[in-house]
Amino acid sequence: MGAEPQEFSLERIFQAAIAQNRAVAFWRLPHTKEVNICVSLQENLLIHQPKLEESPFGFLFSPFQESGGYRNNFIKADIHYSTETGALTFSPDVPAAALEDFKEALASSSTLNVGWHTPSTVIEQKHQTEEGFVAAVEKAKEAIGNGEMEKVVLSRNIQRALPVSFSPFGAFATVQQEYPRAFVSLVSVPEVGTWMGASPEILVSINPEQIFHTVALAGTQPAAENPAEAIWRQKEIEEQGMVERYILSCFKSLRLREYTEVGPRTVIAGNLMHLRTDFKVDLKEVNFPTLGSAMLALLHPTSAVCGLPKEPALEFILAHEGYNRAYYSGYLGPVGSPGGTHLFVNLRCMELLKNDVILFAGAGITGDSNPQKEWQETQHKMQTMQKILSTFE
Ligand SMILES: C=C(O[C@H]1C=CC=C(C(=O)O)[C@@H]1O)C(=O)O
Repeated sequence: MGAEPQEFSLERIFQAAIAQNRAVAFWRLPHTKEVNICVSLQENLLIHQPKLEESPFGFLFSPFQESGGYRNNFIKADIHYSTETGALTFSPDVPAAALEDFKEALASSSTLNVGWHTPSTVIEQKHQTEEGFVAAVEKAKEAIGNGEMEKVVLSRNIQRALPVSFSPFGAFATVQQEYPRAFVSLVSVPEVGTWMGASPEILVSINPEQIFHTVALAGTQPAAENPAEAIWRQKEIEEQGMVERYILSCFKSLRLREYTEVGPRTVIAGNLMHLRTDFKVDLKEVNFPTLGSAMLALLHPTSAVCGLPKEPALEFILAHEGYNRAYYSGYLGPVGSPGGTHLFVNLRCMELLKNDVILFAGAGITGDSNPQKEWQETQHKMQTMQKILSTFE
């Protein structure tokens, strides 16, 4: 990679990418301060089943389901910037002309206030009312009672006007400050749109030391002063146990027996707390270098966003949610980066339209669910991004 030791503001790089009609991703890993940015100068970003181990450095942005025009987008790091090194680096195979154009845009003041990418076709989205959501939860409980499934995650979205003074960097800076434990991201892709979030859920992570990491995350309650003293109801304990069991069944199907399991323990995610169990595997020790891709294919969509068993839960979601989740509860993150591969579930997120914003949230439904409480839970989860929006009001 070629490097340029010049300092750039994050805002400038984002604006140059938008002005040049390029895809751009910003991210910050949990418990770190370094912000990374990558910009792709490729004409085609679409990829099929991601192969993590063979991938060049880039950022993956994948939907809940590859349907209705939503696809896997790979934002190759043709241009990479890290706040740690302060250097802009270029991949050696970058088309020279595209790179020159980008550098020009970076230097030009006419690229200021260019906004962000919005979807090429605005799909008419139905937003669920409280009655509609509660009725879907009742139906889910009925299906669970009939033995059709054990758990299903039902979600909804709301659309509201963006505050007039909204800026994606102001928002990104606030998200970083507010949620130090989360995976924080801002992704903007031509024709696809722009999403921002603070995810609490690792899907598949492989660090430079080849340690694989995934989590079973479920159960929600408002954050307490002392999380160590949190009391969990049977419903949440069982709900999280199902996610755990599913991960263990994936390991079993891959004949993987050597892993560490820690938890469940209470973790904080913004204004909420969850139960989380951590699973780690030393890929060198088990001699399974492709475990990341194998687990990604088995895990997504996890029982923390879909349900158990996966197929009937997915069918129920498609039949009863009444909207397309798009990239909500899909996954996103850096792949093949100097710091490793870190894919997170796209939760506690929002989609930025031109003048509006769409917020998303879901809740795990079991036989013991109280429909009204599940509705409230989705409201609490939407607070993660609402809080950021309210700083512009
Ligand atoms: C589906 C979401 O959260 C999942 C992750 C943690 C806890 C969850 C729950 O308690 O229902 C969900 O499974 C969401 O944030 O929209």
